[in-house]
Amino acid sequence: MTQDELKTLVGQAALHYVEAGSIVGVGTGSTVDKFIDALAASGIKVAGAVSSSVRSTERMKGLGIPVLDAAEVQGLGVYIDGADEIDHGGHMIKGGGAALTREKIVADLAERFICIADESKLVQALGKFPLPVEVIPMAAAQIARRFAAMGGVATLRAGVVTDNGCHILDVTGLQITEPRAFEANVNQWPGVVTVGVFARNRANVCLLGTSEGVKTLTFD
Ligand SMILES: O=C(CO)[C@H](O)[C@H](O)COP(=O)(O)O
Repeated sequence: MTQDELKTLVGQAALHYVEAGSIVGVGTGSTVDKFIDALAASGIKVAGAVSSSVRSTERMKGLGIPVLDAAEVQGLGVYIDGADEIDHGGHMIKGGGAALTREKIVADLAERFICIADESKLVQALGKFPLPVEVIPMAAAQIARRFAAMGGVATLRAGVVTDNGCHILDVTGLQITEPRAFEANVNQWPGVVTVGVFARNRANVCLLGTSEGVKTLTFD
């Protein structure tokens, strides 16, 4: 199976977690696009979706799925999103699509994070995928120096301005073996908007697309 077919498979499998009449949290990316398409085609009528990006909002509206503002909801049952990497504890690197801040906000509203990913995303330790960090532009150079002190190399993602008007640094050379402590540490640096390690908001379930079908990993 191609990577695209695996993404379609897990996008469809995620429908199992969507209840008719509920409000669902929706992430961003090519795998989530497959989920949105599957939801629209499924006939499951949700009360609405809270979206993590302009990209997903436009796709859902185009397919007739009502999109609600995050401020309108008290909480969500599930948040469905992809990942750039996920480890065996459900910790993830996210932000390849530059939507990490809104993704973390919507994930935080949800009782359960359902990660949908193809098997190439499963890793022993986070850090092979360049870690996205959303930063206030004036702090970018200082934050890059802080990563250098940890052995990382931070590169400004050229030409990218996030949905929040900020910049993205992509950091290579890190091995993140203590995701929760790492996330808490980087989050407190002045000028960091969001670090792309999702540890506090880790996945509860991962639907992993493999050549043998969808494997369900649970982390509760
Ligand atoms: O974090 C993300 C966007 O900010 C995506 O979930 C992540 O980049 C995975 O994307 P894809 O499904 O296209 O591989």
